[in-house]
Amino acid sequence: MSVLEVEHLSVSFTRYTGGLQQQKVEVIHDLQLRIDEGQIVAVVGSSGSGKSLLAHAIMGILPGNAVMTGSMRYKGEPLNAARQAALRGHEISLVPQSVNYLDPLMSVGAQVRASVKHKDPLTEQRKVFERYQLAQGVERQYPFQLSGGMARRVLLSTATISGARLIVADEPTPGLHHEAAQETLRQLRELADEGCSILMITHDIESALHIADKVAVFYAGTIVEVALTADFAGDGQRLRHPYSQALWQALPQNEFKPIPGVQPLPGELPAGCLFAPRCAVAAADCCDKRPDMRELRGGTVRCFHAS
Ligand SMILES: Nc1ncnc2c1ncn2[C@@H]1O[C@H](COP(=O)(O)OP(=O)(O)OP(=O)(O)O)[C@@H](O)[C@H]1O
Ligand code: NI
Repeated sequence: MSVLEVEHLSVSFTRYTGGLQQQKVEVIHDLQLRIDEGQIVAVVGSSGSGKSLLAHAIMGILPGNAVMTGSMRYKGEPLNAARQAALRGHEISLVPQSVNYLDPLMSVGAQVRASVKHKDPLTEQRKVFERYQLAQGVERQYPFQLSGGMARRVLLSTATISGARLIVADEPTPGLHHEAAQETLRQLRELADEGCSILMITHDIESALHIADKVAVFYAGTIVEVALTADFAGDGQRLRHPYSQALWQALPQNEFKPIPGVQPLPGELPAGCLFAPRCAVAAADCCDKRPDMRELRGGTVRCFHAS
């Protein structure tokens, strides 16, 4: 069953360019995504491509000056602002990218306990702190007293304890040492195996492949491919989009081959396919029109020539 469906999502900001001049800049374009029950979908892609904005759009916490179009459905029903507010922090939980999301004036134990709805808050908080190896005294501490890794485990505790059915984890592992990061990923997989759906944003493709069911590849504000985890293998021939293949080949453990050029900035996008200027196999039509998302070999791709 599909838990989250995102259809034709676009997000823009209004930029003031001196005086009364305004410019509308679109940062997410016509994005499609679907997550099924108990599935982990990893979202990978370069910095500034719009991954966190996607997370914030799903949670309903985009900044006030953002304009969103398109639609989202959660468990088959429209996910509008009112429903997002009702489900946020309980059924749908965010592990934010920045530890600055913690309230600096509240002990971390109290913050985590605030997410417990039906059970005993203190018992649940202590259980989850034990699970994430946070010593008992930590519950009385304030965010500024914690290391980055500890703060991150507090954020994870909040999402885990909330009983969420959908967790949006925005870079859950940076700042954790290798073992703690692996343990966190294992715990996310465990939650998914218990039926929770997880959207995991990450820079670490290699780790994501250990736990994800599908991988969504983000480029310049849209998802260009949704691949099966098994497609990331060998020289990447099973991947559908030239950018996914280039990203895979750029990894140190593969060919370590850099991708020429840079990702276009929002507001300066090419008219055709967003990847065309850097694509080794782009043809004339790629520069004129933007390809739609289409199904291919059990995944989806936004490329005219993928086969
Ligand atoms: N409040 C805002 N106003 C205007 N533009 C914004 C705003 N927030 C984000 N953007 C722009 O949206 C784009 C996407 O940002 P986002 O934070 O989603 O990227 P990201 O993929 O999460 O990057 P990273 O991997 O570094 O976390 C960036 O170009 C950024 O400049
Ligand atoms: Ni981000």
